Amino acid sequence: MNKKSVRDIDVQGKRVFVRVDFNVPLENGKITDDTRIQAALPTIQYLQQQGAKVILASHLGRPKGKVDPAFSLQPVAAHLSHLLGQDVTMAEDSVGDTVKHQVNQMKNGDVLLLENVRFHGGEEKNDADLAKSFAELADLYVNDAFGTAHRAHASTAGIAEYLPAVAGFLMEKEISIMGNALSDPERPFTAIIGGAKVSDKITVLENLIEKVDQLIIGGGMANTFLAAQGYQLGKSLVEADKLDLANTLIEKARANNVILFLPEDVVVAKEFKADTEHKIVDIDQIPDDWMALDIGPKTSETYRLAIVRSQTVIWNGPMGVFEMDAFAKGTNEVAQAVAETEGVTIVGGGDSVAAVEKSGLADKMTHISTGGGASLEFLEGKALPGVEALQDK
Ligand SMILES: Nc1ncnc2c1ncn2[C@@H]1O[C@H](COP(=O)(O)OP(=O)(O)O)[C@@H](O)[C@H]1O
Ligand SMILES: O=C(OP(=O)(O)O)[C@H](O)COP(=O)(O)O
Repeated sequence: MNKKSVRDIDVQGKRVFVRVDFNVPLENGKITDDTRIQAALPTIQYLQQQGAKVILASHLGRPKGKVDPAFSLQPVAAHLSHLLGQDVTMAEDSVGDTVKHQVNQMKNGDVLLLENVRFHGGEEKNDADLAKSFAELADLYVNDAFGTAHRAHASTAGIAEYLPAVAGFLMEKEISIMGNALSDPERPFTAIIGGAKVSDKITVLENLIEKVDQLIIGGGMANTFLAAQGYQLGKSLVEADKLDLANTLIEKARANNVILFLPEDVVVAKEFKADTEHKIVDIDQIPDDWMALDIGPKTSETYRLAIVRSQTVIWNGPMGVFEMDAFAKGTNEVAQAVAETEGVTIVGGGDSVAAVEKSGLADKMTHISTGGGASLEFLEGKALPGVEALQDK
């Protein structure tokens, strides 16, 4: 990477604003997978050892510019204190006089975690005033949030206009591994895309179709494709305004000789609940008031065969609502197939990584990436705004 890193600057005694991606999965206020927190430790600990005052900033979920206690980073502060073996102070906001006062009280080596930056509407708008307010807290800016590097937000891009800005170790490592694995991939090259962030990621597929040999679609993403093909999806998650785009992508895949895999069968449920009634049906048999929450066994088997014959696999987005055991089978079987694949295998994304960790197969993957959308945009060949904003070497 041709960007400066924390190694290239003197941080001793400085206040360093470090953007991390602590957007971890939570269930009833408990962190269910701490991969992203663990991944940020090398940068945090290095800065501490070098005598910096470490001010951590992150988003959690999508609170849409409003304060919502369900998206507080408080549980992360507690877990991080445990991992670092020292107190991490939790700020009540990410800007403002109280936070400034807290920063002024910091000693070298101290760690302060700011509250969710997305409690401010200006964060996602990359608002210059908010970016300046972040910058006022610090002397230097470090971006270590690879998982959010595809967002041009106030704390990932805007702030870099007001402070010397460099990359953290995780950012450097992710870019280097992704670059090596994906610049000239061994073929067949397969992308597996699922999850719930359909409108975000469906546009990524357009460029991916030009890169891959096989495109395997599951999870919420598959529903939109199936609906576009005329199937009745009942109460399933479907992005109705993306049906034309889905059909265009199906056409584009055909034109590029990309084998596109969509589910043949699905697990449908009466409600979005762990203990609800559920059954396996073919995709033309989804009852009106039921919803598709996982891929079915025929689909898993077809996907498995396609995956294991690949030489390079990139996977983002679970095949179903894996958080509930009744709808985790498709994701687990795909995880097993990726683990069995002999070539390069990369799994990225907060929930996808959580699913792979839960299945106990993480160490069978070539690389577990902290970024889902970010790794897909990197693979597309797009410049990542969170990296672009940093100082060149
Ligand atoms: N068929 C489906 N219907 C609704 N939600 C789904 C479905 N399949 C997967 N999901 C949900 O998608 C979420 C993960 O999506 P996403 O954020 O795109 O993945 P990642 O965090 O790995 O990038 C999970 O919480 C999962 O429950
Ligand atoms: O979880 C994330 O992305 P991912 O689900 O694609 O891995 C990042 O924290 C970015 O979050 P966002 O997609 O709400 O901007």
